[in-house]
Amino acid sequence: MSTLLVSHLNKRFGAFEALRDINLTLQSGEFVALVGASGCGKSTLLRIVGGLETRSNGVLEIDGVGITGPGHDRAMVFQDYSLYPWLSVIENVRFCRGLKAYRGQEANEAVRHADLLLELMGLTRVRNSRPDQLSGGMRQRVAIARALMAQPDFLLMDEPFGALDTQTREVMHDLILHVKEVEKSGILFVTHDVEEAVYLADRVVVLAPHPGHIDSVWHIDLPKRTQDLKLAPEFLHYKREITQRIRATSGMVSDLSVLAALAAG
Ligand SMILES: Nc1ncnc2c1ncn2[C@@H]1O[C@H](COP(=O)(O)OP(=O)(O)OP(=O)(O)O)[C@@H](O)[C@H]1O
Repeated sequence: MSTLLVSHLNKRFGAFEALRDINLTLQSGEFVALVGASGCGKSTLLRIVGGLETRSNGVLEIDGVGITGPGHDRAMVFQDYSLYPWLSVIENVRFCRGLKAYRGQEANEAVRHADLLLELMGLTRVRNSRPDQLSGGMRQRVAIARALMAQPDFLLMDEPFGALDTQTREVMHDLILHVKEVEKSGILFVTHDVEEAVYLADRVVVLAPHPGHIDSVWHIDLPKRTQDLKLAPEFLHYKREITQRIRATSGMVSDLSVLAALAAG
């Protein structure tokens, strides 16, 4: 069991204050979704946790050890699948760990792990295909399998299903919940889609902008996820309340409320 700790974290880009006093913990096997208005700092926070961006100050550590850059304990998955187009599916997955550096038993285990991940992600049938021969959903499954190859404690996902159609997204949602059960990674997941956040997460963190800070944290107490759950009153309650928080913190009013205000004089 690993614990990721973010404590009193701040981020400035020159004079611009992007994140202020962020406090967050994430444990193995937990799913936390980050939502919030555009520009509130979701991706910046994820990139800092991933070690791709520096923090200005504050604590960022895993099991008491400070994070100073990328590491095998964290893996990132982005919206654009970032696969190697000239490699097959299985080669893309194996490439993650620089398989050539492995010797003997260790290499055998890595090969076996790659095969298991293909099976877990439903990719066995296309193991020798190249990325351009696959659908978007399949490519994203390859990207996730590759991220899992490093056996990370934490999976950091930035709008990973943003480019997929609704039906494929639903399949990916159930798949990622299954992956969470099997691999026991902690997942930090950035999304614009509140329904997606409520469906997947144990906790939803709403970030607000100017500067980016945590507005509210929602513990999602829902039974086992099935697509039908999205119609249940308690699911819709979370969705409505969180959406309202995002609207309230974004500083934007919808066209309808502007029209209503104009009509009222
Ligand atoms: N490298 C950078 N240099 C300067 N400003 C940056 C940099 N990266 C991000 N920002 C600014 O920090 C703020 C947060 O950006 P970020 O991309 O993290 O927001 P976000 O919540 O992920 O947005 P979106 O939902 O639109 O993707 C924005 O105002 C952005 O312009």
